[in-house]
Amino acid sequence: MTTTDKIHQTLRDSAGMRWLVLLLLAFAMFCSYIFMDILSPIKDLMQSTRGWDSTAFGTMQGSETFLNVFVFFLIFAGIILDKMGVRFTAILSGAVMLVGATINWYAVTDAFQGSGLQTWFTNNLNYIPGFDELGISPFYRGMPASAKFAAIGFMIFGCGVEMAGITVSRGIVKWFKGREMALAMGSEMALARLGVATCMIFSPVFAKLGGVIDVSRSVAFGVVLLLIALIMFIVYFFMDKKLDEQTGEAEEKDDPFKISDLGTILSSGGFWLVALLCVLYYSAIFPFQKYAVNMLQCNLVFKEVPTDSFWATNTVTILQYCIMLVVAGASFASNFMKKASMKYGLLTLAGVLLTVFCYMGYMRQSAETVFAVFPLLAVGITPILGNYVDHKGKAASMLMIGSMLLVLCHLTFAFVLPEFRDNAVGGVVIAYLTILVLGASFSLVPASLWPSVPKLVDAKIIGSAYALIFWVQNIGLWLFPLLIGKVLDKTNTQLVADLKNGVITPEEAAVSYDYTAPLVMLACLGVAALVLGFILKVVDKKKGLGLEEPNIKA
Ligand SMILES: C[C@H](NC(=O)[C@@H](N)CCCCN)C(=O)O
Repeated sequence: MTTTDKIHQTLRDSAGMRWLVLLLLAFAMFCSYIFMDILSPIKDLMQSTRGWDSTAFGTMQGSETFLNVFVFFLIFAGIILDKMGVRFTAILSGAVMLVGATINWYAVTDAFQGSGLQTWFTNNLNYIPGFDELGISPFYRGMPASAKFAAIGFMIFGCGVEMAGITVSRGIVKWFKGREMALAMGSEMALARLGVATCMIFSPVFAKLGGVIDVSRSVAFGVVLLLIALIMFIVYFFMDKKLDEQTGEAEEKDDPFKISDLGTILSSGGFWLVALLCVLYYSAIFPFQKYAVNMLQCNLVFKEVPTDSFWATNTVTILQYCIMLVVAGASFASNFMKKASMKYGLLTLAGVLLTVFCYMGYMRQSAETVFAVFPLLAVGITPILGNYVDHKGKAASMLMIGSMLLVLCHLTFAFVLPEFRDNAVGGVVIAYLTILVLGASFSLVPASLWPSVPKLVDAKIIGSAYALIFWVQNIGLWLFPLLIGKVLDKTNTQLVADLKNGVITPEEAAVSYDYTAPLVMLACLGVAALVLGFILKVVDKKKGLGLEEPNIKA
């Protein structure tokens, strides 16, 4: 390398620095995805220790997207990102997530119980004029005070996490454009999925630590991780600043945001098809994720897990997690290997470890370790499918196949799994197979959907386009956790009455719901997504949008 080359080399020209930046951004998203679902695997404990019935749980979970949707925070986040740039918005989003998460944590602590704040929340925020009439309030009369306060924290966290999502995507484009961009995006998404698996496994471990149940310990674990996420964003800030000093450009000045950009995006038919498919598909996945562990608890018979010592309770869980990391590592490695034989060798190793993982989950017999396999498969194959879209295309077809698998899985959970309630082995096997297929669907759709957006809108307005899609998607992510909770309570009237009259204990009630109706509702979303996928394929062929074309043309 000559002296001139050295002078012109920027941080982003060094592969090591580029991937370090990706690691910082992806690890921050990993932490935020852990917090996002931290209460999901302990719905039963929220009911038995904090009195959150399914409606309270669903309303609290749905509140994550409330400000984004109804106060248009996501649109403002897009504007802030376009005006202030990636590094400022990254730190802002990290700080917002941390503030929201801390409020959420305080709401579920013992200190909140019996406090003046609890009394205030019990007597107030029962009714929000305007919102209640429309049936879209994040609170309702009789909602436990802890759930109301937790919902406020989760709303603030939701603003931060979605802002972080669009910021990280734009950051990846800034550092990887013209290089390994699809692989970087796939790897970031894969690490986020690993975050979901992590919280499914570790949230119950923290809540039950030492045999004493304390749900606030799980949330505290998430808060600590969000602090680490903020530190990651701060380190990123300095690297990004250095890059701008080296290149002499400031992307926010090169590409200023204009309100008319929003109009341009909204007038694109292809954009609307993708946005609607996105809201339908993700509404059947993320809200389901919040109830899946409880759905398995209600449909399968699990052996009692000893709770007398930490190691007796958690050795298998920890081993399972280690195997998961090896599977994820093998998948990442296979993407970097140039030789196909090495790639398939690593994938075979990952498959063998995955089988051991499933077997351990079966031996351990707990709903959260069974469901933990769901994000794991997405971790393994999302980058590989992203690579496939880059080189072979077929994104519209993959969207259709992913939606079809989604329908199949929800219908299996609704009608086949309950038939195996008294068959411990058969039930767990059906559950594993269905979860694995659902994981494959959750790889097919994201890996093909997000890289399709740049084909539909101009590169200049891609940040705003992602913000708008996230906004449309957030409407579904707000509505469906809430609807699932309401439908559960409405279709389990006997159980709700028995619980109210003290015929059954909250512990028994928490694992006795019939999930058929909410699962059929989610399957209907999948059918609608499939229809849209078909229309998108037809429109793509007619208008030549290029969705079936590879991103990289030889
Ligand atoms: C990349 C994509 N992310 C999203 O869709 C975000 N809006 C996260 C939504 C999570 C809400 N609980 C993805 O994860 O596939």
